[in-house]
Amino acid sequence: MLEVKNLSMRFGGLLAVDQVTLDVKEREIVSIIGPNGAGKTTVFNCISGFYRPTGGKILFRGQEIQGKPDYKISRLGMVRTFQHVRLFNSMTVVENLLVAQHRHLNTNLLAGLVRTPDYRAREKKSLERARYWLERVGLIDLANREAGNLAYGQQRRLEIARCMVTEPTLLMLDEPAAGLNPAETRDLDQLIVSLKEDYNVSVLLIEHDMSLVMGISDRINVINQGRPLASGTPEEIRQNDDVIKAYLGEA
Ligand SMILES: Nc1ncnc2c1ncn2[C@@H]1O[C@H](COP(=O)(O)OP(=O)(O)OP(=O)(O)O)[C@@H](O)[C@H]1O
Repeated sequence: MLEVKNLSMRFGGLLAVDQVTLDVKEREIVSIIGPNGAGKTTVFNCISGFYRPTGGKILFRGQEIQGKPDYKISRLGMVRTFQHVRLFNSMTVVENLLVAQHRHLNTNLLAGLVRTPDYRAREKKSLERARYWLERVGLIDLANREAGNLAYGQQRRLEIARCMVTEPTLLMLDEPAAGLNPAETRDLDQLIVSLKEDYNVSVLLIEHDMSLVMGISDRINVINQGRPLASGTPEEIRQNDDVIKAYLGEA
């Protein structure tokens, strides 16, 4: 579904990503791990269209997408969250989910003003999807609260719901467990697995919480100083000498 080949990203004199290759297949959870500053978020930014990579190819469902803008990529069915929560804080929880769908569908302003039957039918569907995902992530009772007033763990779940209402085939999560307590991390773990098992979504994940990564990943890619260091199943990665050295070196 996603193939990244020899991806490179240079910022002036700094080669932040150097020949990274990875892939995500249908219904797979794939993680990217590596020490701080390894280039993980830069890889995400290139894949999701926030940066134009300086080298390499990115194919999503067979189509080359490197250099395409983020909104075009998300319409192809690849959506992401950010390391720091990015919600519309002064909007309600449900409004955040409605706006996400508007932006995704590029709703025609005129149709909205005239409220054509087609427009109204789509509005109804959007609301149904929002309600469904709020139930699913346990936020339905908070639907009319301002998003900025939610607890941090709830904001994280809302971000995932906001991605899911656009019905993606690939969901990219950048450090979703950052700042969560152990109980919230376990809930998140179950939620991510259910996205794959119940909704056939593939997940590409950046995460520092090793128990989460080892517990749910089908495959893991390790990068260090911008370069690929190892890839394999959680078991293979756990036993890889280079990986052990890179992590011990960081400690
Ligand atoms: N827009 C940018 N301009 C210049 N340098 C950048 C830019 N974005 C990232 N970098 C640099 O690229 C390198 C990789 O950063 P990146 O954020 O991708 O690492 P990371 O693995 O995600 O780190 P962390 O785990 O701490 O989030 C760092 O040296 C960073 O300073």
